Amino acid sequence: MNVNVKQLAAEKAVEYVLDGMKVGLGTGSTAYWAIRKLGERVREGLKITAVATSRASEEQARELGIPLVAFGDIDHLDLTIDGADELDKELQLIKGGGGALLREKIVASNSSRMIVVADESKAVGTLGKFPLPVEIVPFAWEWTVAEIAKLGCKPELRRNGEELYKTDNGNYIADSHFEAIESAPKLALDLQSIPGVVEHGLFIGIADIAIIGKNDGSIETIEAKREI
Ligand SMILES: O=C(CO)[C@H](O)[C@H](O)COP(=O)(O)O
Repeated sequence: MNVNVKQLAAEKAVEYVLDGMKVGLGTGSTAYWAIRKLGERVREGLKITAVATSRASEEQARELGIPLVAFGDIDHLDLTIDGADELDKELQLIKGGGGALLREKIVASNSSRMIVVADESKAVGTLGKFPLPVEIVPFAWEWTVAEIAKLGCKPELRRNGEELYKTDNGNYIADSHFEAIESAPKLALDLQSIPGVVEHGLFIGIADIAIIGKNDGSIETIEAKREI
C-alpha cells in the first residue's frame, strides 16, 4: 500500500484542534502536513490563532492564511502538534533533527497539550540511535563540545555545506551520538549543567499523546501515563 504515513498521522492530530484554540505549530516534514491540514480547516471556517516554532513553519502558516499571533499577546497555548526524531513508549522524545529544538521546547512546554506525530520508524525501544541534537552557543564551542563528549557520546557539530549550521537563534548544534540512552532524565540534567549548552533535544514529560502512522495505513495512538 502506498500511504504517506507522515500525512496520515499529522492529519489525525489536526482532528484535536477545536474552534477558538491557540495552537503551536511544529517544524519538519511531518509537522508540515499538520500545518497544511490546519490551513485547509481555517479556509473552511475554523477559528484559531497560532504561533510557529521556526521561520519555515511561520512562512508556511502565513501562506496558508493561518492567523499568527505575537508571543506577547497570549500567555499559553491549548495544543501543540509537532514531529519527533525518536519516541519511546513513555513518550520521551528526541527532537531537533530540523534544528528547531529550542523554540519547539519553549512552545510545547507552554502548551496544555502536546501531540507528537510520527511515522512508525520513529518509535523505538531505547532512545539514542538518532544523534541527540544539543544547541550550544558559538562562544568557546570547542570547550562545550568537549564537556558533552564526557557524557559518553561522540558530538559532531552540524554543518550546512562548508559552513557550520546555525539555528534560527544563531547557535550551533552538536549532534551527539550516544547509540543508547539508558536514562533520558539523567542525561537531560547532565546536559543542562554544562555552561554553553542552551538546550537539548530530549523532551521528557512534555508529549501527552503520540499519533503514529503505520505503513499498513493504520494509526496507533499512545497516551502518556502521568502520575496524579
Ligand atoms: O524536531 C524536529 C525539528 O527540529 C522535527 O520535528 C523532527 O526532526 C522530525 O522531523 P520530520 O517530521 O521531518 O521527520
